[in-house]
Amino acid sequence: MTSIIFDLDGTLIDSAPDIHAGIAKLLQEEGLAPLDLATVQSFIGNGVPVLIERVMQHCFGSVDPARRDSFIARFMAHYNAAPTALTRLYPGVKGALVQLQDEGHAIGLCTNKPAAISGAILTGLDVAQHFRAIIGGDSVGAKKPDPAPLHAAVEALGGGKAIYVGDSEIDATAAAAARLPFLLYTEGYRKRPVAEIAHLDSFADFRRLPALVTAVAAKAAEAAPQ
Ligand SMILES: O=C(O)COP(=O)(O)O
Ligand SMILES: [Mg+2]
Repeated sequence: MTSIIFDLDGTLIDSAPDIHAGIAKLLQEEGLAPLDLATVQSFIGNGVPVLIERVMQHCFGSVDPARRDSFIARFMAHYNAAPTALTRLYPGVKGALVQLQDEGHAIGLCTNKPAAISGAILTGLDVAQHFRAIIGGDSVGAKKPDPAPLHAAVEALGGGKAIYVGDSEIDATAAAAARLPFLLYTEGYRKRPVAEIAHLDSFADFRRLPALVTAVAAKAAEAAPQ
């Protein structure tokens, strides 16, 4: 048994369209035109406060600390009202989760998104039943690339061997800091070429993931026989 810990945005789900829509509603309240989807997608990955700071920097050329918290709260209200209106699981995710669970692996989530809305999204997309632990950006007082959220996820899943699966530079850095093998999903929101992101292996199709997990687990068992 290995614990398989997943990132959320850009890994299990393509959430950028709903995040884009929430930002558009916020900007509309400010009398501003929406940003394009690619711009908003490039702002995702470090959690909601950083997302909003990037939007403010982009739109106003600076981050006004007096308005930041209100922007965060208003965006979250818009986003939380319809977090799965446009959001979809990437192809093959559901099948991979079912297979990994059937093979006896414990499955967890480690995202920089707030934990409560992350759980609601997993429920809305009918995959929450596969997850034994959810660690969000507000769960442990630190966000990825700090390794603390990954340590918390490993612990919540029983503290044994674990693998992290994510889509971004932030995930790769967090996994390295937590000393976890990292599998990179290449079709998410990474900013750099795959070759420039540290990873043990990569995949573009979730149907390949269970076999990759088996290979990584076998190698780990060889390296450290028990
Ligand atoms: O930036 C966010 O809020 C979440 O992003 P993540 O699920 O990729 O960690
Ligand atoms: Mg991600």
